[in-house]
Amino acid sequence: MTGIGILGSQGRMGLAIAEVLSELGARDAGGVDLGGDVEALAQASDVLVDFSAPAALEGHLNAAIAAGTPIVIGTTGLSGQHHAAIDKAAERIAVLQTGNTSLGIAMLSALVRQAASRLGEEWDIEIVETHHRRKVDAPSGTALMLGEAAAEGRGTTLPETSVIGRAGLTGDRVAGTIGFASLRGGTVAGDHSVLFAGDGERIELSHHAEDRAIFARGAVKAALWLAGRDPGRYTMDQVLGL
Ligand SMILES: NC(=O)C1=CN([C@@H]2O[C@H](COP(=O)(O)OP(=O)(O)OC[C@H]3O[C@@H](n4cnc5c(N)ncnc54)[C@H](OP(=O)(O)O)[C@@H]3O)[C@@H](O)[C@H]2O)C=CC1
Ligand SMILES: O=C(O)C1=N[C@H](C(=O)O)C[C@H](O)C1
Repeated sequence: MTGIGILGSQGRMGLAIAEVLSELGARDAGGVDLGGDVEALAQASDVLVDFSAPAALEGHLNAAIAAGTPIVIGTTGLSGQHHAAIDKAAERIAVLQTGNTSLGIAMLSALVRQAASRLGEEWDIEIVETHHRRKVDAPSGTALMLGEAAAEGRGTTLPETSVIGRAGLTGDRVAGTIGFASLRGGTVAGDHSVLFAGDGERIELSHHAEDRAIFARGAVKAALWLAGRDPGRYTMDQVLGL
């Protein structure tokens, strides 16, 4: 039976993943948080799942590489340097990084890519996300993923087009940009909406996470799929067969 080790095990996601593992009767290889023995967990696990914090990523990747253990990274708020480190790790071990492990968001990304490619730049794209009061990064990893899908659909990139938040005398909206707005409050598990605003009409594509169990189930699915794979950087689309 595949042993899954949880990095960030006492956090909201870590606890949700442990619950899914016990429901499935799957082997829980244990977990660690700040100050825990990551190397020992990596050695004891067939696959690691990391839902912790960007500051922990480098240590987690190093432990996974040293043990030759594949790793699913769900942590968000990652920088370009973090992504470069993930690419480098993927030369040695199997790595799957995603801002959202749910099936619904994988499907929404595909729909957003298609809509952006077919509608053209006269349709303005704005992405709105709402999360619980304890979320520490913005925009959410999912919002950025949806922005990347939209940018790809338009044949451009997110760094070239993103506008994160607006305030003051902003002037007219610049054509071709992709805007982001983040709302925080209460216990919202995660809402994402992509607005395509044209002349006289609007399309909204949305996803509402009712419970973080959907992320936990997706993370376990991804981990079971990733265990035993060759080195490389994999995606949720591959796990879900989309
Ligand atoms: N990809 C996806 O589908 C999803 C991704 N996420 C992302 O997962 C991450 C965790 O979310 P959530 O569980 O809600 O957050 P929590 O704050 O509830 O949990 C984070 C956990 O990581 C630990 N941690 C924090 N800093 C470090 C560190 N430097 N080294 C080791 N461990 C550390 C914390 O331990 P301690 O309490 O001891 O500090 C805690 O156990 C976030 O980035 C979030 O955006 C969340 C949901 C879905
Ligand atoms: O922190 C959260 O809670 C979530 N984080 C992820 C993100 O940043 O997109 C995924 C989900 O929306 C919940």
